[in-house]
Formats: sequence, C-alpha cells, structure tokens
Amino acid sequence: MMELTIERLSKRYGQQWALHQLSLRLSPGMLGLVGPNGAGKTSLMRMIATLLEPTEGIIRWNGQDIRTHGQALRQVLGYLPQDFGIYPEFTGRQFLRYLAAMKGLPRSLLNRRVDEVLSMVNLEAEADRKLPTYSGGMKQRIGIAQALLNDPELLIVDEPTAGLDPAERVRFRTLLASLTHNRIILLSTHIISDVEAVASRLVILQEGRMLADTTPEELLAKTKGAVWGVTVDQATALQLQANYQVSTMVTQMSGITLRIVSATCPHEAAVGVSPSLEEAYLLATGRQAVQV
Ligand SMILES: Nc1ncnc2c1ncn2[C@@H]1O[C@H](COP(=O)(O)OP(=O)(O)OP(=O)(O)O)[C@@H](O)[C@H]1O
Repeated sequence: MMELTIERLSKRYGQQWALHQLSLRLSPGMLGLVGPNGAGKTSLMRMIATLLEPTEGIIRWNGQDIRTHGQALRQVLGYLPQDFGIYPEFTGRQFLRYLAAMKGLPRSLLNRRVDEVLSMVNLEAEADRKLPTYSGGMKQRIGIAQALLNDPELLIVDEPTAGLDPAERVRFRTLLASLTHNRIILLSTHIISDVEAVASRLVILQEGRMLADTTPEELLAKTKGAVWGVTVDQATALQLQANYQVSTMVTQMSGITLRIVSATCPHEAAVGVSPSLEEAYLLATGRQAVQV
C-alpha cells in the first residue's frame, strides 16, 4: 500500500495562514505542486516530511497519523529541500556514502547502493570530483541521489530547478520522470514547464489555498478559446498590456506580437491560438505573466 492522505491541513505563522484547509489524497505517480512564491508549497512539504508541525489537520501515511507514526513515513521518505546544503570537502561519492551511513544503511549494502543511485542520476563519471566543482544541475542530481538512497516510496522535491540553466532543467525533468514508477513524487515549482509532460496531476496553490486539483490535459482543455494572438503597434500593445493578461510579447518588423489570455476577444484583429500550459496556469491564477 502506498497512500498519503492530507485532511484539512492548515499552517499559521502568527496571524498569517501559510496553508489553509488543504485536503488531498496521493497515490503513485508525479504530482506537480505549482504556485507563486509564498503560496505555501514549502510549508506543506515540510509538514509531510514531519519537519514542521501543522496548526490544524491530519496527514496519514497508509492510514496512520504521522504525528504518532512519523517513523513509518520517514523510513520510506526521500526529501530534497529547497536549500540543500553540500559539504565542500567531500566528493560526490563520499557525500553519498556519509549520508547512507547516517541513514543507517547496512555496511554490506552501502557501497553498492551508492553506486546504484549515482548511476540513476547519471553522475558516475563525476562521482570522485569534489562537490564545489559541480554545476548547479549536478548538485541537484546529487541531491536527488541522496534522496533515493533508501529507495523511497514517497519522494518530495522542493523547487529543484531554481538556478538551473535551461538544458540542466530539461535534464533534471527527464531524470524525475524516470523515477515515477511505483513511487509517489511530489514536486513543487513556480515554473509550470518543470511539470509539463511529466506530472500526471497538478495542484495549484495560491496564498495557502488550493485553486485547482487537475491534470495538465484538463487544465489545457478548460483554457481552449481563451488565448489570443495579435500583432499591433507599440501604443496598442501597451494599452492591451495594461488591460489584459499578456503571456508573451515579441517585437518584430511588422509590429509587436502579443499572446493574450482572456475569456473574451481582446482586439478586433486578434485570432484564437492554442493555449500553452503556462497560459492555462495564468488563467487559473489570474496572474500577470512576466514580460518577454
Ligand atoms: N517561519 C516562518 N515564519 C513566518 N512566516 C513564514 C514562515 N515560513 C513561511 N512563512 C510565510 O508563509 C507563507 C508561505 O510560505 P512557503 O515558504 O510555505 O511558500 P512557498 O510556496 O514555498 O514559497 P517559496 O517558493 O517562496 O518558498 C509565506 O507568506 C511566507 O512568508
């Protein structure tokens, strides 16, 4: 059995609710937890990892309350926190061996398991280099490797792609996708493309509340007919930008081409275009996209 159940979970810091009455049931597969900074993603993940006390609500692993049965969950948990610290004096392999020993892996298994996880994250060739010489992507892959040491049933990864370049980000996404078999993966991000094509389920959080519990396909289908493309002069572009959610803005010889997320047609020359998942997310959250 592999089931995580979250029942009316809330976290309050002082007067502020970081998370409010969230209920979710997770089964094997990847769930993308998407939301802007401050949405409550880290608080939720830390509560599941038994590192933070909920203010209200219950988290159950296979039916058992983790407040009283935390050890059962920790045994099957792999966690890559956002601020994952490395030890500068270690090589990748030494670091993993050290953590494997800390996690109580028996000596007879330890070296073999470290080799296995190094191969899973494709770092065998760099395993004997010191950690400070690693790129951002390699550091994150070592982070995943340490989270995989105990072959976790529940893998929690908090904003792993922050600071990675686009190639590293794609590589990291592919790595996570390869780990979904027979595991629950909870991946948080504020960049929707990180979970596009890899998450079978999307939960959108905003200001501590769940805006949507959906699938990428469903979210896209809902957005059909609500994304428009138009090429206009600069003054019109600025005006449209002030009044609508503009997802992209590209300057071309013929003028400025905008993509606009709007339930109604924003301009007489606008034509309907196929939505991207990012635009679907913008429509769901009602947020202004970053200008390009
Ligand atoms: N220790 C704390 N004390 C007070 N407020 C906190 C604390 N930790 C988080 N918060 C607040 O709770 C809210 C949710 O924060 P949280 O870190 O869970 O969100 P997040 O979605 O993970 O955002 P980020 O990606 O920025 O970490 C934010 O408004 C944050 O300022």
